Amino acid sequence: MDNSTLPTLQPPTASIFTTLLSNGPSYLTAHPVLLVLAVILLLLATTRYLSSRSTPPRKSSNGSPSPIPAVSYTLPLLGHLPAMAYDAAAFTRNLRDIYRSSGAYSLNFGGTVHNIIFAPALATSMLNQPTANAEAETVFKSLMGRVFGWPIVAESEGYDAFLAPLNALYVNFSSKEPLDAMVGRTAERVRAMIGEFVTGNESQVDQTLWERFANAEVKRDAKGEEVVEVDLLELVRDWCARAANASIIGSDFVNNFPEFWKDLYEMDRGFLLLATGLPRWLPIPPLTRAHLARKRMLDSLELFERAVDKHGDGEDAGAEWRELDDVGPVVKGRLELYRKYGISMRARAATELALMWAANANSNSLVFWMLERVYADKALLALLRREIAPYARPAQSTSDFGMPELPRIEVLDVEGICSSCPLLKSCYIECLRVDTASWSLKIVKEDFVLAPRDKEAQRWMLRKGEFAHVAHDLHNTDPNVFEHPDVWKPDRHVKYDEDGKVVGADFGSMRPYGGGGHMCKGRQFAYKECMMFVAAIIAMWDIDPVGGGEWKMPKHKKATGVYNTSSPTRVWVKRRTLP
Ligand code: HEM
Repeated sequence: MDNSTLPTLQPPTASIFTTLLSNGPSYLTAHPVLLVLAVILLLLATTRYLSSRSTPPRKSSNGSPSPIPAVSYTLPLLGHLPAMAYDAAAFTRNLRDIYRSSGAYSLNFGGTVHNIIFAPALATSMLNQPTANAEAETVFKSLMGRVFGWPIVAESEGYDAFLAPLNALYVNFSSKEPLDAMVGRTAERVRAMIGEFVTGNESQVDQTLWERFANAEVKRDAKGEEVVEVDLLELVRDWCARAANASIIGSDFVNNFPEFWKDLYEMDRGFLLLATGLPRWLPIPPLTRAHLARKRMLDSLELFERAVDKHGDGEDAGAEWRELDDVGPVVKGRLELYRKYGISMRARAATELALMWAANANSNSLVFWMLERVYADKALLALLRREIAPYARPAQSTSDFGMPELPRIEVLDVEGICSSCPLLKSCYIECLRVDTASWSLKIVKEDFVLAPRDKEAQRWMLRKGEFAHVAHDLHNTDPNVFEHPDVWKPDRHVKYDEDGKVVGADFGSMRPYGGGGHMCKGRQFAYKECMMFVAAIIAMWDIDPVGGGEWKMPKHKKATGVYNTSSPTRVWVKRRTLP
């Protein structure tokens, strides 16, 4: 090779680093900006070095417990908070793939250690820890005060004392008789309300409340047929709330406070801000709105509590409280406890608010996602309509004397829908897998060893003062467990016997309702209401994108459990033409 073609090597020119090295402190003091930069870089590098030094080996060789592997971070004080704030889902899922063999990893939020657990065996062990090792009560108590407005300081002891008997009342959400009664009453309301899912009334005065909240407008489609354009999320959430909540808090409350659920969703949007305990006067609009919404709801609930109290004494609670006997057994049973433990009216109202939030925040949004997924796929819609036909049957319309008849549902058999519609059940489970991101949180009270049942498996040491999160969504979106986890697959959870016959649909290893002592108390009711609501709506109504064309799936927005969305959700609804 001709050496003349090779580039000649030049001695390096003096760079900023060589200058820094040779002149060090005097150069930096003469350039304060560079000094600040150098200090910041040094701080970041030190933080990174120290936090990665605390990362133990992935698995100890002798199987003895070691701390859950810590993820290194660069920003002192903040730790992983910026990464979580930027895109928690992508950040935590990426780490799941890196730490898969450990089944857990630990993050640093503002100096506190948060263990994120996703392997099912570890999750089960964590959720079933005795409260002496790890508990959620402290977190729940703080949420009761900060989010739901319980007067924690003034009534701390009352709260602690009545918690156990209060929780015991939840048996009424799962025992057969009271659960059947709740489901039966809800089904009755669905029958009464499904014909007015949309009315087609142009004037707001004649529209239903859920239509008004959903900004219903009458339009014409390409064929010139009348359709009702609505915001589907608002319509569905409000309709579901009114159908289901009377069986929990009674029909008087539902009728007397029509704006309550609008406020509930306003508070839900500010839930995480309220949970931080930030004061009301801070100029953060979602926080201010959440505070105001909560105040209105607590005021309404306090009126309800006073009426129930009077009614409990056999007194007349007023003309608007004539149906208090139909309040559900959980709320009804609380009166005796409130009196026994001297709980104030404000605290009673906060307790009811927490229940109303739990009963609405997740299930109504889940119905919305189920409808979005089902109406997006017309072939699936047809299959589901065939599956539910014996159990959710619209009445054939007869137009006597040329008068248009209100749409009616002739058969609504909730037991049939829940036990004989595996494809619909699989859609429900698939939405809980894809459209839900709940975490169960506990605080570690004593050092303990987190050990899965398998004696050979690695055991982990958790230390007093650390936090433990069972991140159900990390398991639900794990490509090693669910093929193409980002794809919503309607029949994914349908189960077959050896002859290929469908035998049902089940959760498998998913735990969307949490587990252990704090597992969702309303899960049986949630399942039945979601199944009946979706069956009734698809049996009776057609839903299409505004202007026809492609269905656009709304984007997920982080909430506490089932995802919310900020995407537009306007659609055209019209009465289904029966075959
Ligand atoms: C799709 C609907 C629902 C989902 C996904 C859901 C999910 C959950 C989750 C993840 C928890 C926390 C579990 C834990 O910390 O491990 C929870 C707690 C709870 N849920 Fe639900 N839930 C739903 C519907 C309902 C309904 C309809 C009710 C009431 C009728 C309800 C009442 C409760 C209550 C009272 C708790 C607190 C349990 C406790 O701390 O002991 N939930 N729910």
